[in-house]
Amino acid sequence: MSDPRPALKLDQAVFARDDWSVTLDLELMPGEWLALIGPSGAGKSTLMDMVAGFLPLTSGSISIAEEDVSGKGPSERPLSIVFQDNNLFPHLTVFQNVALGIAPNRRVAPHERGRIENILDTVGLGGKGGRKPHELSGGERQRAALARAFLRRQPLLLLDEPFASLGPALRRDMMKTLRQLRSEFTETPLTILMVTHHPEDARSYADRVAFLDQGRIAHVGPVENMLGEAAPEDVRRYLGSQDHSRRLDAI
Ligand SMILES: Nc1ncnc2c1ncn2[C@@H]1O[C@H](COP(=O)(O)OP(=O)(O)OP(=O)(O)O)[C@@H](O)[C@H]1O
Repeated sequence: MSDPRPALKLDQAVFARDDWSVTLDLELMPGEWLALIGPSGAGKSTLMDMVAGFLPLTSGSISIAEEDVSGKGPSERPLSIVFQDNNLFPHLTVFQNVALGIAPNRRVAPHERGRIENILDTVGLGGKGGRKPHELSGGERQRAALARAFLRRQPLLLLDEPFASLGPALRRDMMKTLRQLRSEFTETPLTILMVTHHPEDARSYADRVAFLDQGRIAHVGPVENMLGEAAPEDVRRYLGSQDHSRRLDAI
């Protein structure tokens, strides 16, 4: 982290509806991986939509690599996004979907085909590039979405619970694939903002954790401070309720 300029900065960024609002201050440094946790309805997806440009700010600003992007649309922001689902175009093949990462007009230069084949191999989709999304499993579709996101080579990656609909073993595999892509397919330090309901994913992969509650970032700090013995009381309560619901899941 030699570059002192924030990769992402939310400065009193407000999004308000009639009866509900979020007010957010947050800074991520280049190459940092931040996990965003918090109760249902806290505003995690709202934060992601504000950064992505899907929701207009009511006031405040959002900067990416010190450029104010508050007035820019989603396609003008230097970032990639992977959601829980609906990441792929159903009428395009897997290869074409992934190729959109480098060729939005769908014209792939011959020398770039190799890069696409290579990343398809890395995510375990070698030989499946000719299939349509409905001919893949849910996990495979998310692998294709990750491949496309990494091919785009944007400095900021937003992950909004991308593996939430997958079983635990598959989710762990996907997290490993994500780490592998990050080490093999990024030239500049990739900054990751990841919403997760799984504290263990934050523990294994993130550098810092932010706890969002009722539209505000209540706490942010290194993983060991946020998820360990000395975690703030409200974070501990939240983590306790997560453990409880997981025990119920297992019954
Ligand atoms: N399209 C919408 N119109 C009106 N209110 C909405 C809309 N989407 C979300 N909300 C409300 O905004 C608040 C924040 O929702 P958000 O989806 O950001 O929470 P979240 O922390 O991502 O929750 P979860 O963990 O359940 O996904 C909630 O009170 C929700 O009911």
